[in-house]
Amino acid sequence: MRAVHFGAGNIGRGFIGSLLAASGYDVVFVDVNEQIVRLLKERGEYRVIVAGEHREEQWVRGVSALNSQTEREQVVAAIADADLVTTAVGPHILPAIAPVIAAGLEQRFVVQEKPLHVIACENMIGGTEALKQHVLAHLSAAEQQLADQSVGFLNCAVDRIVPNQTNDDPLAVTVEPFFEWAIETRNVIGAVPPIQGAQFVADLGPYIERKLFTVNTGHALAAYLGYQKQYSTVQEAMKDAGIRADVEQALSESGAVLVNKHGWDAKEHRAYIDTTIGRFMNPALSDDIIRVARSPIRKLGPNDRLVAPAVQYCTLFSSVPAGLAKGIAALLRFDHPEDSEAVALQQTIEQHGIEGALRQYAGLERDHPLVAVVREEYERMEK
Ligand SMILES: NC(=O)c1ccc[n+]([C@@H]2O[C@H](COP(=O)([O-])OP(=O)(O)OC[C@H]3O[C@@H](n4cnc5c(N)ncnc54)[C@H](O)[C@@H]3O)[C@@H](O)[C@H]2O)c1
Ligand SMILES: O=P(O)(O)OC[C@@H](O)[C@@H](O)[C@H](O)[C@H](O)CO
Repeated sequence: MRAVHFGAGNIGRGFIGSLLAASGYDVVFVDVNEQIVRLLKERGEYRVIVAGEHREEQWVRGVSALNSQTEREQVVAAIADADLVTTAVGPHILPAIAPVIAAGLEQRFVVQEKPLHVIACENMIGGTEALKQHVLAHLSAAEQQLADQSVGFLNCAVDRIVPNQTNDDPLAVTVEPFFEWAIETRNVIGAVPPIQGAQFVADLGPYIERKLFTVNTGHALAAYLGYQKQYSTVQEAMKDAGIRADVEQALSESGAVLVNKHGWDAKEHRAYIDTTIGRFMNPALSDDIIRVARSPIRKLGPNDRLVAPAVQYCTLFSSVPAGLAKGIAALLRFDHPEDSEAVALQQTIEQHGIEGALRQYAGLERDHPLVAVVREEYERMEK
C-alpha cells in the first residue's frame, strides 16, 4: 500500500505519517521544504518523541519524500499509483496543491481503476470537501465523472498537539501522547482504508465540532489572552489563574452549545474539557503562542473556533457568551508583525474599526448582540 502525504511538518511527521507507516503504508511525503525533503530521502526514517509523564521514542521507518516544486512529475506518478492521499499543509495551501493532485488523478484514470481515498487533515469543517472542489476545478467533465466513481474524498477531524520543533535533529518531532483521528465513511469507495488507531464514523459533524469548538477554542483563548500578557508559550499562559478561568468559561459556553445541539451527556463532555485543559498544561511540551495564534483572519471565520460557537450560543440561549466574546476581542488585538494575517487584520481595524473587521471576516452585522460585547471587552483590554 502506498500513501502520498502533502506536508511533512509538525502534524504531518508527528502524527499522520507515523500512523500511516505503522498501518503498513509506504509513505511518500511531499513538501516544499528542501532540507526536510532531502533528509527524509537520505535517511528514510525519523524519530517521534512522545512527551508525556514518561518520554518515549518511536521510529517511523520506510518513508521517502518528494519536492512538489522541483519533482512534480514524480509526485504525479506517485499519486497515479497510490491507495491514499492525505494532506496537512494548512487550509490556505489547499488551492496550491490541487493542480498536482488533479494531474495525478488524470494520469491514474489512464493506467488503473483501483479506488483512491483522499483525506485532508486540516483544522476546518469540511476540509476534504474544500480540497475536492479545488481539485475538480482542474479536471474536465469526463474526468470529474471518473473521480466520482473511483476517488473517495473523506472529511476528518485530526487531533494531536504538535508544537513547533526545537530538536537538534531537524527530522525528530516531539508530540503529546494523546491522539484522535476521526474519518467519515460517507464517501468511502469499496473498503475503508486500513489505518490503525483511526476511528471511522458515519457522520463527522459532532466529532469535528467537538474537537474544533473545544480543543481549538480553548487553545485560541489561551494563545490570544496569553499574547496580551506577553507570555511565550501556552503552558505559561495556562499557569495564569485569570487566563485559565477565561479558558474554562469559554469551554463551558461552547460545551453548552455542543451538549444541547448533539444531545450528549454533560458529564462526559465535562470530562473531555478537563482532559483538554490537562493537555494544554502538559509540562513536557513547550507550545509557542505565536504558532497557536497564527492566521487570526482564518480563526475569526464564521465557521471557525470562536465565532461559530459564540453565534450558536446567542441563538440557543438568547444571551451573549462572555468568555467566547473575550476570546474574539483578544484575537482582534493580535498584532504580531510576522504573521501576515495579523498585519492585514490590524490594517482592516485601523480603516474600518472592529465592527468593520467583524463584518468582513466573521460575517457579523453591526446589530448582532455579540458585536457590542466584543467591543466592550476590546476596549477593556486597552486599559
Ligand atoms: N500542529 C498541530 O498541533 C496540528 C494538529 C492538528 C491539525 N493541524 C493542522 O495541520 C495542518 C498543518 O499544521 P502543522 O502544524 O503541521 O503546520 P506546519 O507548518 O508544521 O506544516 C505544514 C507543512 O506544509 C508544507 N507546505 C507548505 N506549502 C506546501 C506545498 N505547496 N506543498 C507541500 N507542502 C507544503 C510546509 O513546508 C510544512 O512542512 C494545519 O491545517 C493545522 O491546522 C495541526
Ligand atoms: O493549527 P491551527 O492554526 O488551526 O490551530 C493552532 C492549534 O490550536 C492547533 O494546531 C492544535 O495544536 C491542534 O489542532 C491540536 O489537535
